[in-house]
Amino acid sequence: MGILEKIAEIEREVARTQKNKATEYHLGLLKAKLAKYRSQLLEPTGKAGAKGEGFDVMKSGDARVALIGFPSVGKSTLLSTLTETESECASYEFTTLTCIPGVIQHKGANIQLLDLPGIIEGAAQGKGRGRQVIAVARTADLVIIMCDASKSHSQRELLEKELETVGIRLNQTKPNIYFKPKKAGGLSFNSTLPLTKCNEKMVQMILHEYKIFNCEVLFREDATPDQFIDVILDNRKYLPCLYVYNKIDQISIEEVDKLAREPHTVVVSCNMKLNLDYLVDKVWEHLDLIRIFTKRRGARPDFGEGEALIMRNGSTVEHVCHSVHRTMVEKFKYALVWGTSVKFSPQRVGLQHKMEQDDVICIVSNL
Ligand SMILES: Nc1nc2c(ncn2[C@@H]2O[C@H](COP(=O)(O)OP(=O)(O)OP(=O)(O)O)[C@@H](O)[C@H]2O)c(=O)[nH]1
Ligand SMILES: [K+]
Ligand SMILES: [Mg+2]
Repeated sequence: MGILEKIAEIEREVARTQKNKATEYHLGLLKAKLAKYRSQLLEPTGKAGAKGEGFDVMKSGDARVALIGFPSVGKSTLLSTLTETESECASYEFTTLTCIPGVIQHKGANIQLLDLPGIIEGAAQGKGRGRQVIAVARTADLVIIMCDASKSHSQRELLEKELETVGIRLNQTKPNIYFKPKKAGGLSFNSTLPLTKCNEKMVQMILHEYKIFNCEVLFREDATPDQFIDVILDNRKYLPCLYVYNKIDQISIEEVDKLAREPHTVVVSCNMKLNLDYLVDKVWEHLDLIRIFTKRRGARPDFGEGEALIMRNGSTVEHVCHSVHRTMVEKFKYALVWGTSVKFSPQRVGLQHKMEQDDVICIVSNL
């Protein structure tokens, strides 16, 4: 039996198994098996094209955003509208057959936007160009799931499921579980809080399915068996995701309003250029980037386009030093910071100080 058939069989069994206390462990075991087969599906098979089968597009700029959606939802129209790149748009499905990169310029950052072929149900199993598209999605810093607002709401769930199947976790953080395989000693299981979704017996069963008999496990959050499996497999990709509903010119204002209230969601019309500025703001927000201005002592800060430093939120003065010059940290004396990250502007800070959006920094160094 092929892996796909095994997966289908287990999925059928999960579907017909009633969910209750008595079947809890059986379901947990089935899920562990499912995850095992699915991850085998992702491993390169050695056949031609299995390795690096994504589209070869160089990463460039400060961040990368991948456009995922069914055919003809308007992905190429969005790329052609937001960037200077033209990607062919047409009313027929599968107009786009490769990966087309464009650049969104925003707050001095260059954000690479990737237009991709439409994917269909079963993409994760290799239907259409699904695998290649998903391989690109894994390399992105943000996924945009684009839907046609005038079509069925199930698009969103279907796409989520495709990405979920290949180990991509959207808008989730890595489960806070410590897991360390050992040479001997059996299972040492602990938790820092009461667990309501998983317990030692379940953990042990899942581990046996992966032939792990000696290890240390510490739950630091009330995680589910699925989350524990994610930790064992250790090949999950946690990515932020924005849901973009296009073609709102085709639906009623009530429907637009309803969609717009969903979490992580933006409603737009590419053709009528509605709400696109808001979309770019949301992209920036979900990428969790910050812009920092530098200034020399006694000079005005440089607020010019392209003069800002683009960094990840949470970056410290030390990170700023590194991105200015590699020897900066060694010569660092202190920094003066203006902006929301400090109580007084300017304030003298050290290397560990965390920078915030639009702060200005002047680094004072030993000569
Ligand atoms: N009504 C309406 N139509 C739109 C809008 N945006 C795009 N379209 C139309 O939708 C069709 C498909 O657009 P594309 O940009 O080619 O869609 P795609 O998602 O790139 O399609 P594939 O590359 O085939 O997957 C075209 O006929 C567009 O003119 C919009 O905001 N409103
Ligand atoms: K199209
Ligand atoms: Mg297209």
